[in-house]
Amino acid sequence: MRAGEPCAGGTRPGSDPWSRPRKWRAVWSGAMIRSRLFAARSWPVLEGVGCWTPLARVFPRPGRLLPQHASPRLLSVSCADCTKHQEPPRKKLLSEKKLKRHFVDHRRVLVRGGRGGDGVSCFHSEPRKEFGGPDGGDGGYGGHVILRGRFDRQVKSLSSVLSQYQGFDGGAGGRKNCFGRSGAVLYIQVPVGTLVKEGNEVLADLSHPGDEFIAALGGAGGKGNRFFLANSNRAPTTCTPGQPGQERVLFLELKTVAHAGLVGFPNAGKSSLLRAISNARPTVASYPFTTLNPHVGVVHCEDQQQIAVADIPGIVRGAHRNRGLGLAFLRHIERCPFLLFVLDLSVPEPWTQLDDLKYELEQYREGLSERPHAVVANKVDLPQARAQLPQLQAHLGREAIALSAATGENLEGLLLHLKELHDDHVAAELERGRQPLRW
Ligand SMILES: Nc1nc2c(ncn2[C@@H]2O[C@H](COP(=O)(O)OP(=O)(O)OP(=O)(O)O)[C@@H](O)[C@H]2O)c(=O)[nH]1
Ligand SMILES: [Mg+2]
Repeated sequence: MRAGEPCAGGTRPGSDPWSRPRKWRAVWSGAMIRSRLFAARSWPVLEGVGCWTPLARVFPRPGRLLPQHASPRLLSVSCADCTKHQEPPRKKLLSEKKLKRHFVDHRRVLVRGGRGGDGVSCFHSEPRKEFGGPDGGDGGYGGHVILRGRFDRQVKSLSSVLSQYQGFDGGAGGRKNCFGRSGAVLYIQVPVGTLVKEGNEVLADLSHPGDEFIAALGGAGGKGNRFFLANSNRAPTTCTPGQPGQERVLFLELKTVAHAGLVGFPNAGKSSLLRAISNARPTVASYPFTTLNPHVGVVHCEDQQQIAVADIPGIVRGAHRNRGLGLAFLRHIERCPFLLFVLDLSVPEPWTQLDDLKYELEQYREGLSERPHAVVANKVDLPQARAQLPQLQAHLGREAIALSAATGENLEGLLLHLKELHDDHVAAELERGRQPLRW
């Protein structure tokens, strides 16, 4: 039986706890009380929503009694067994469709560190000790707010990042010189590749999983009156309040991290190509600008290497003047160490596409078009496209990888080139003493 499933029939035959010896009853009822908490409270939630709800929410707080109307007959032994072996509830994975529906690649966030706890003013009190002296403790530190880069299929965009975060406050100091509890750190999960800016200044680049940046510091705790004890003042009553946490407005900008970026005009077949070589499922359609968000697919090589390929929305002539989708998506290419220019061979003079694409990349950032790259001539299955291939090769003066994403013709040629580019990238990074991007 799976955890959380109702146990058919309540109790098992022969396992009625009330028929057991007296010495077992106490232990038995303890286990069952737990099972009752689980069974009686969580089932309606599970049935209604159809997915797991964290048990912490449905359990009453420790120390709280069960409702009086709870009948012991409802307690089932088999439920006690299954609660023992239950797995922790897992979050339901979002589908690719849902993930891309709310793709957000920039966010403005107001972050505030937690406030420090207040210091306390009080005096030691004990029988027969008249002048115990000040014993008010200091307040605890406010909690920091920290951005943490997370590499996860489910954290692909900044859509889950809220517009404001407030850190946890520190606790106030106590009697007997007790210091207040420090506020817990509040972590904000952001996808790997997030750039943190304040104004125009780049503060951090969370480009590796686990990278952290302190977005807002928690405030210092206030001082209790014990702190102000001095020879000149043996009974200070002064105490100070906790400091407010740091407050900042940050701009988060996501740059998709992948090894290779597919760059091409709308309808060139970039998404079809990504579908053909990886498990990614970007939408393919015969109208321009089908793809509106970057998609990353992973190509598995024979030697256990994985090459991430990003499908970037189509670029048009004049994109740097904000035509088409503008240059907003070119930032996603910046993180790709090598590029695949995808040309549509079926349109007249396909060689002009490469010059236009390189020009647009240069306009966005100097040197971007000089990155290691390969040229892919797509739709070679169409007769008019195949006829243009020799002309394209002559114009480019270099080998273009002629293939068809639709029929799968010569995909192996592309994969070989991809592997070569990847190996060169790994060698170059290691030479520079840097760790190559791992997927
Ligand atoms: N005949 C043929 N058609 C193809 C090939 N590859 C893609 N197509 C068609 O070209 C059209 C556009 O394909 P997409 O993969 O959506 O093109 P895209 O470059 O991702 O387009 P945008 O997302 O708008 O930038 C679709 O109708 C595909 O069926 C191919 O190799 N041969
Ligand atoms: Mg597309």
